[in-house]
Amino acid sequence: MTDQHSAPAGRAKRVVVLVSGSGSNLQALLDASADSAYGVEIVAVGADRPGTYGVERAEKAGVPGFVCRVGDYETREEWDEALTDTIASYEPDLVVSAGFLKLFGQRLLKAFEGRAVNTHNSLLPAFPGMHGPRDAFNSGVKLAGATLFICDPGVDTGPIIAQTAVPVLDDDTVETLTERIKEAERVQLVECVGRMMREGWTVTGRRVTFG
Ligand SMILES: Nc1nc2c(c(=O)[nH]1)N[C@@H](CN(C=O)c1ccc(C(=O)N[C@@H](CCC(=O)O)C(=O)O)cc1)CN2
Ligand SMILES: NCC(=O)N[C@@H]1O[C@H](COP(=O)([O-])[O-])[C@@H](O)[C@H]1O
Repeated sequence: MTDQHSAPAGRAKRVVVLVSGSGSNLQALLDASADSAYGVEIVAVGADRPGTYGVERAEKAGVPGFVCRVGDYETREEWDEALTDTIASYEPDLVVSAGFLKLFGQRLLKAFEGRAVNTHNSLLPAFPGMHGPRDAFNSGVKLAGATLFICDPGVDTGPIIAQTAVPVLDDDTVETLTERIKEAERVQLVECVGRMMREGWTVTGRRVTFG
C-alpha cells in the first residue's frame, strides 16, 4: 500500500515536538525555524513529565509548552487520548518525537498515521530502546549513528525515513560517542523535517521516499 503525505501549501508548516529531556534536537528545530526560509513553525512542545529543559527551551523561544503525564490518568488509553487531543488542538502537519520516552498508543498513531516520526540514536534495526549509543559501543561496532523513522505500534520498528552514520573511534567513550551521534542526529532531523514539509513524503510498505 502507498500513502502520500504533504503539508498544505501557502503557509508555514506546523510541527509539534515531543520531549522528555534536554531537548537539544528540539533546539535545533527551533533554531532552524527562526529563519522563515525554512518554512516550518514549531507550534507547540509537549512533555510526558514536568520540569524538562525541552519545554523550558520552548517557552524561552515563545513556543507554547504542555505536559501530559501518564500518572494523571486512570488508564494508559486515557493518557493516549488526552495526549492525542492536546497535540491535535495545535493542528500539526507533523509530530516529531525527539527523546520522548513514552510509547504512543493506537489513538495517537491513528490520528497522526504516517505523520508521527521519531529520531533515535542508533542505526536501526540495531540497538533499539533507551540506550542506543551504549549498546552500540559495548557491541564493538565500527559504525554507529541515528535513524529518523515513522512511528508504528512497536518500539523503534517503524519505516525508516533517513539514517546518518557516525564512526566509532578507538579512543571513544560512551559519552563521546553519544555526543558525536547527537550532533549528526540534529543535522539529519533538521534537514529531513524541512524536506518532508517542503516536498512531502511517500510511504510504500516499509519504504519511505521524499515527494
Ligand atoms: N508507538 C510508538 N511510540 C513511540 C515510538 C515508537 O517507535 N512507536 N518511539 C518513541 C521513542 N522511543 C525511542 O525512540 C521510546 C519510547 C518509549 C520507550 C519505553 O519503553 N517507554 C516506557 C516508559 C519508559 C520511561 O518512562 O522511562 C513506556 O512507554 O511505558 C522506549 C523507546 C516515542 N514513542
Ligand atoms: N529511543 C529513545 C531515545 O533514546 N531517544 C534519544 O534521546 C535523545 C534526546 O536528546 P535531546 O533531548 O537532547 O534531544 C536523542 O539522542 C534521541 O535519539
